[in-house]
Amino acid sequence: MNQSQDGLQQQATSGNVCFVQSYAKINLTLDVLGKRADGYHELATIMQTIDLYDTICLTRLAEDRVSMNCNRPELSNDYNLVVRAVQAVRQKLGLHQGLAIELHKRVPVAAGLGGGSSNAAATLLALQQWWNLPLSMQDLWEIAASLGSDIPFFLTGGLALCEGRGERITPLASHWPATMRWLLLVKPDISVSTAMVYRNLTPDDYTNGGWSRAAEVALQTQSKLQASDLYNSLERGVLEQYAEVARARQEMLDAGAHYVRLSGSGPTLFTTFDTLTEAAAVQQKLQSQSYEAYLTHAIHPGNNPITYF
Ligand SMILES: C[C@](O)(CO)[C@H](O)COP(=O)(O)OP(=O)(O)OC[C@H]1O[C@@H](n2ccc(N)nc2=O)[C@H](O)[C@@H]1O
Ligand SMILES: Nc1ncnc2c1ncn2[C@@H]1O[C@H](COP(=O)(O)OP(=O)(O)OP(=O)(O)O)[C@@H](O)[C@H]1O
Repeated sequence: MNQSQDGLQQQATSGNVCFVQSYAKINLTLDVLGKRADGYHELATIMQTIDLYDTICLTRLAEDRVSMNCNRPELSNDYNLVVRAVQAVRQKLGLHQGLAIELHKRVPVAAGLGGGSSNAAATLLALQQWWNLPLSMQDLWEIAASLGSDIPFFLTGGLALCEGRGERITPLASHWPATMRWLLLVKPDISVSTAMVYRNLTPDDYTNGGWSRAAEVALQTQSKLQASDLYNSLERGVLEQYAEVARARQEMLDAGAHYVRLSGSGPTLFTTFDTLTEAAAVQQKLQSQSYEAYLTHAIHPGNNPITYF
């Protein structure tokens, strides 16, 4: 062990560079129960991490500053959730350790896949492990929830029921159905504002949370979840407001998808297949129509994969 200027206990193996993988999610169900007094919406949603990830590289700096470089230039700034997560930790613990951050985005941005939220959570977990920080899971959860509603989910990932504004997490034992083994995602070429999608909800879109409760039971009962159990309260509004999303949904059905659902606030749509052959054939058809289509699967990242040098 050695001691840094901040008094952090660092393991001798921890090195100066840390790589971390940051996985995206889909929402299998998303019940919006109603609008709350604080302006957020009360949710019950079942989320699952998927094998589509960004890579974050953190390098110690001798100076007391935090820099960000991203392959998406519009995200190379201090508003980036990775920078905000690093600054929140530095502030909470009074740390002065500087960091150069590089972020390789592969997960589509503002797409309903929780990319930025995942980046923030992966950074919190990486710093805690790399620098052996005196932060409990409750401390990490509080920082995560203060940065965004979806972030606490990514501290555990896997399959979970998320309630409240999304920050109250109940991990679920993963009984992923074999009939949904392969996930095909299609990202229409538009951006959708999450705040706007919530603003456009009407009381008719609200549910009593029954879809998520039923899906939870089906998942816990040895993989009995079916396509007809999946539901998203935000889908009606997004399909009505964005013709590109409605068109992509129809093209997916025409290409051979058995059903199509929206992930989160969209615009990404997903469907599932039980064989790779069928999934890859539909992906190819959609790619030949110039759609951004990802073939992936559910993943449990466990103790986020972190590599030190
Ligand atoms: C659509 C989902 O991705 C589903 O998992 C999430 O509900 C959105 O989570 P997020 O992007 O982390 O959301 P935040 O960054 O906390 O909030 C963005 C905006 O979405 C709206 N919002 C978000 C979460 C929530 N439960 N109710 C809301 O009304 C609020 O207008 C808020 O200003
Ligand atoms: N590291 C980051 N990656 C992506 N977006 C980021 C990041 N940091 C800040 N942002 C901002 O957050 C916004 C939402 O990005 P994100 O990719 O997380 O959306 P999303 O997939 O719709 O998330 P969610 O499903 O949680 O609503 C972007 O428009 C971007 O300006």
